[in-house]
Amino acid sequence: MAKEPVRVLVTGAAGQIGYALVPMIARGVMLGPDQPVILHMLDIPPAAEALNGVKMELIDAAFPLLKGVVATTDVVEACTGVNIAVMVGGFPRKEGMERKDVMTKNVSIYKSQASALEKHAAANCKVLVVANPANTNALILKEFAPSIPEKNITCLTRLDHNRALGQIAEKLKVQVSDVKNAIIWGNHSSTQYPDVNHATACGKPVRELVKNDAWLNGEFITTVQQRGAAIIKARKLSSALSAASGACDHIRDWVLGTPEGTWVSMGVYSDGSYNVPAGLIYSFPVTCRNGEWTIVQGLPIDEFSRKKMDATADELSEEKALAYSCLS
Ligand SMILES: NC(=O)C1=CN([C@@H]2O[C@H](COP(=O)(O)OP(=O)(O)OC[C@H]3O[C@@H](n4cnc5c(N)ncnc54)[C@H](O)[C@@H]3O)[C@@H](O)[C@H]2O)C=CC1
Ligand SMILES: O=C([O-])CC(=O)C(=O)O
Repeated sequence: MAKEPVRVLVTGAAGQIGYALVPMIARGVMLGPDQPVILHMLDIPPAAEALNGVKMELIDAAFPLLKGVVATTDVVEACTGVNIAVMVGGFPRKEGMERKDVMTKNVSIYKSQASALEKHAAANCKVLVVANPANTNALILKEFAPSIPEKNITCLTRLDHNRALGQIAEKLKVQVSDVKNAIIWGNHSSTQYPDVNHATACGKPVRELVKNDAWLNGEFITTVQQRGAAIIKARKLSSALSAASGACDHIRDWVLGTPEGTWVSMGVYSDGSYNVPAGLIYSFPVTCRNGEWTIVQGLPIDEFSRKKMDATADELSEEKALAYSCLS
């Protein structure tokens, strides 16, 4: 028997990432090839015409799984009944800007959209925040949607995770699908800590295969940390294709589960695991089963990692304080 359609909200749907993401969702990349979807697309009034153009293209693409499209500039209409919300809308970082520069603009957007989701989304709606500053936007959304369980509010660090896998695959000249269990700790920013101490390639420890700790502790980390800025420099636009793909990976694994023996990185509400301050949205290694994520516990953390995990936590605490100051 055919499944009931799942309603998926994409905010900022007329933007770069939105344009790459909505066809992936309509093709089943996010929720599977047998899961019908109804797309809810939100953007702001100046983008209404472009948003309608995206709707026209979705109709023209004749996706068999796409059972309906709501394209609107009304946040209540956009949020009503949605089971999954991918929050891409916001003010993007431009070349030369730090994420903090875009904080003030985004805090007020996430506060108001939190209220709309809380009142109008389906019970148990899962939320993924993509727009930067992603961790702190997710935290604001959590604060202003207190009836949405905190486990349901996450942010995207899967793109960074995939970037780390990609760099290791390139270095070792292996297939990216043979590289597993990298970790992105912390903020989706240049302080994030891409950690391969527990990662494997073709079943063997990455550190043993790479045999170059200087590269792994230096250039590898900075390349992953700076990849978003490098793409913006090259394209003059953000990494829409890979961000859309990462967003699909994030939701797919959350809903359908992570493969046995594999973990992924997700920005989730910290419970104090690994001595990360509780009350931040921080990227951890997680496994997913039955639509729930669980932080992987008990990984040994060396001194080098500890310092980097603390530095990115400190930045998130500062962002949290800055976000709250923008609210008052
Ligand atoms: N977490 C991650 O891995 C990544 C995050 N990003 C972030 O994703 C966001 C989107 O990036 P792009 O698509 O390249 O930007 P974009 O500027 O092309 O699209 C953003 C869209 O959001 C819309 N928008 C603005 N305010 C809105 C509101 N209040 N409600 C609904 N829509 C609104 C804009 O009209 C625009 O269509 C940016 O914040 C960017 O920094 C980008 C790449 C990776
Ligand atoms: O740096 C940016 O603003 C875009 C981004 O988040 C990324 O590509 O990781």
